[in-house]
Amino acid sequence: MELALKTDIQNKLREEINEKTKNNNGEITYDNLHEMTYLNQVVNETLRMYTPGFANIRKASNDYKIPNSKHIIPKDSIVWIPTVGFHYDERYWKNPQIFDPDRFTPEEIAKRPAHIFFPFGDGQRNCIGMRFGLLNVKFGVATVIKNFKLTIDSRTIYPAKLNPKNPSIEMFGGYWIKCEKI
Ligand code: HEM
Repeated sequence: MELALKTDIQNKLREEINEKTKNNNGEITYDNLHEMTYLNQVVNETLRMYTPGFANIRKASNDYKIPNSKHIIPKDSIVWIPTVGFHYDERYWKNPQIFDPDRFTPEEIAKRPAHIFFPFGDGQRNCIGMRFGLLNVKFGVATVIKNFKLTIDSRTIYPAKLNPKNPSIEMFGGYWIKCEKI
């Protein structure tokens, strides 16, 4: 949806895909997918704005005093860590409602604390399927963008209105995109 709305980002991404696949008869491979740094930025920005898992949940195995505060999390408490809240925190993301893959250049990443962005969770129980998931998403996005020009259909509600009753991500009205074969 964001790529259909922002043709400059879509075109830049297509240029990268074409450039990185040109020595391979235009074929997308495991290796050239990993060379697509802008694709990586686009996918990360999508996972920031449209995080599939809205919170990480942990149980305190011991009493834990939060550093630099008076607060103690008692043993056995269930703690909800609001991933989406972190991903939209204005202290770390300027204009967080705006889709901007340039937030994920190495320079911009270096300006933020490391654990502000965690779409796959964090620590010992983070997502075991992260690499496989990312590979699938990148292959899907690269295949679509390489072969189709996307534009938005007027039936799509933007900015997206999300269903608060769905623990994952669901846009009211769905998202409608026109795909024109290149
Ligand atoms: C874009 C795709 C995906 C996203 C955003 C995602 C996100 C997450 C998140 C947020 C967690 C909780 C981590 C935590 O509590 O720290 C998780 C756990 C998990 N995910 Fe994924 N996931 C994705 C794809 C996959 C795939 C493709 C698989 C399997 C092939 C998978 C398997 C798992 C498993 C087994 C866990 C539980 C790990 C544990 O408790 O040790 N995920 N995922």
